[in-house]
Amino acid sequence: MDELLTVADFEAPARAALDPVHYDYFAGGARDEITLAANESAFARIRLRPRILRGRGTPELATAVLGAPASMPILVAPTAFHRLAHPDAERATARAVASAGTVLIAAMLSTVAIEDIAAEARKVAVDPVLWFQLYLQRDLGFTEAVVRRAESAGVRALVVTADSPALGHHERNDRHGFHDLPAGMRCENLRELRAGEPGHVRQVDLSPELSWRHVERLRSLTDLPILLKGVLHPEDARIAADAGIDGIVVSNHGGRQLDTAMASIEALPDVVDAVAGRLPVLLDGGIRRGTDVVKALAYGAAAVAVGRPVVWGLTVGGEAGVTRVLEILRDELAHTLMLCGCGSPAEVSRDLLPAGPRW
Ligand SMILES: Cc1cc2nc3c(=O)[nH]c(=O)nc-3n(C[C@H](O)[C@H](O)[C@H](O)COP(=O)(O)O)c2cc1C
Ligand SMILES: CCCCC(=O)C(=O)O
Repeated sequence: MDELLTVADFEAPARAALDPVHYDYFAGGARDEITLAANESAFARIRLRPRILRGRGTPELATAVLGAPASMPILVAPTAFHRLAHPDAERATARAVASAGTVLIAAMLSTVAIEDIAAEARKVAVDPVLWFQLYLQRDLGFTEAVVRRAESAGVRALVVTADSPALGHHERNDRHGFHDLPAGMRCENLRELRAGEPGHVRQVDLSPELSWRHVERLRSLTDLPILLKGVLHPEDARIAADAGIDGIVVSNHGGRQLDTAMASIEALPDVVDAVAGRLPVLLDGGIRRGTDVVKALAYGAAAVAVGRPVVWGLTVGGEAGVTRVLEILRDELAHTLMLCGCGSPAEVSRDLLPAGPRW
């Protein structure tokens, strides 16, 4: 892996290692993949306006997100089905992220149960921070059962994916006829446990009827902080703040839901302005470089999350691969902060972005 110097370098060897059907599942986006491409290209269009001679020394990266300590403002976004990438699956991801001292947002559709993910994280860190991504199920009783499992596993926040009233349409999957996990792999969190006995594994049930009412129901079910993932519109951000939501993830699901939706970095500034500091705003989508992280922080994100880079790291090197990807991003972030004259993420502000038309 030593020859892989950048996060982008991990994609080609991951592609070579994966079944092409599974590579396309991980890499792909919705429809014409316009949003998928825009997530990265929008970052490239933004120019930084660094400060000089501020004598800040080596930057300190540690931060806190929703009260949780993180060694850097780079979290791991929820991505499904890690066993397609590597036999160690989410166990390897959990160890790497916990060792890196940052937050893993574990996907509801993981191929390892949340209890086992938490146990792995605790093998390498004293107090690892795990959040749990939730697709609200039409069956509220089952949704509650999943939430209780996550709570008992020690999860510290729920991240409700709100951009998926239906599955995204990925023509790459259709062309391959890829619609199910291979035999032997299951979404372990969708297993119906009765008295600890392994039972039937449900299908995920995305519902076009989902509304703020369902989020309110969830709010009344649990004391865990709730973040909403998939916010692009500032009005939705305002409603979330009014509804007592604890955090927002500006995201277009990595370009996998509504194609031609705006790039997530394009959506960020208006969302940040709309919530006016009432709750933390995170961002995912297209983060591949330390400079991308700084641009998101400059527009007011409290932290960012990375999706595909972690999957490529896992594919190429299991736990060590994810560790290396996070290390590269950490080093690039520290270097970027230094070159911008910032001693910490907290010193990053919109002042680093030139005034004038944004896009
Ligand atoms: C293969 C894959 C699976 C994903 N699975 C989920 C999921 O189960 N739940 C969810 O909320 N988001 C899911 N996402 C979206 C990510 O959480 C995140 O929004 C996106 O990957 C960020 O973009 P990036 O891949 O450019 O970093 C998935 C993304 C990918 C690439
Ligand atoms: C039913 C698969 C949903 C997982 C997901 O969110 C994604 O692949 O983007």
